[in-house]
Amino acid sequence: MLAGSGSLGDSNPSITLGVMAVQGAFLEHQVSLQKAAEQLSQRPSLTVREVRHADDVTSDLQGLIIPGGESTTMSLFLRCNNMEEPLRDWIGQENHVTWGTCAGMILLSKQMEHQKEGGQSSLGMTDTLVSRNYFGRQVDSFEADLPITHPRLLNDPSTKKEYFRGVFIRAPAVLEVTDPAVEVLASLRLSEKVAPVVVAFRQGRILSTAFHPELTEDLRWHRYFLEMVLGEMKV
Ligand SMILES: NC(=O)CC[C@H](N)C(=O)O
Repeated sequence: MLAGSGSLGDSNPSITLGVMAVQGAFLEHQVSLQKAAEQLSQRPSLTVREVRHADDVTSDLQGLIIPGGESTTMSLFLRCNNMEEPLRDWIGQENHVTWGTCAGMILLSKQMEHQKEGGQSSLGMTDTLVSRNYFGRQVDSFEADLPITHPRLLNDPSTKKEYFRGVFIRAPAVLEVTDPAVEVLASLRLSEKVAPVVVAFRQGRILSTAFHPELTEDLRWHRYFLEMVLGEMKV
């Protein structure tokens, strides 16, 4: 049986995932994915591959995580290694699920402000305007409790927590959503004086978070991503 296959009602379906391993907490994502898989009723068996080259972006991957880092450097790396088009093709393919965290959110966005001098490219897949370093620079990094209302994210078997502790590291924010297909999953209001900004959303088979769930013990977002993959596999 091919890796990453499954049929309706399969228990222990096998899933093949990629985590872009250019920068950032790609190992932490792998650990969180495996722990999250153990919490799902289908208990999927995961094969997780590190993606560094265009040849690693293969159609048998069912999910791909683009972790944090520096989107300026990552976009240069993708361009120099001819990975942009293979990634755009892969992300656009039916049944493929993508999750961008922080710099990954920026790389997936169609529009961005506060680019580095001289500009930077993006994969241009989500109908959003993202602001780089919206909350400031490294020294301004912070954690914040994010109100969670989405039922699939609330169903934490242990605590039914209605907040998620977001870790924001030189984080972006979504200033504008330019398509009704974008479903806002979390917003953050830093003070009464400023409007809330979107920090997590889903657009079809793409999930984006401005914060780093992989740096916490709370696996709800990794479970949600795996459920998106299982949903596309119809298992
Ligand atoms: N933690 C992160 O991924 C930081 C993102 C970074 N500030 C950028 O612009 O890409």
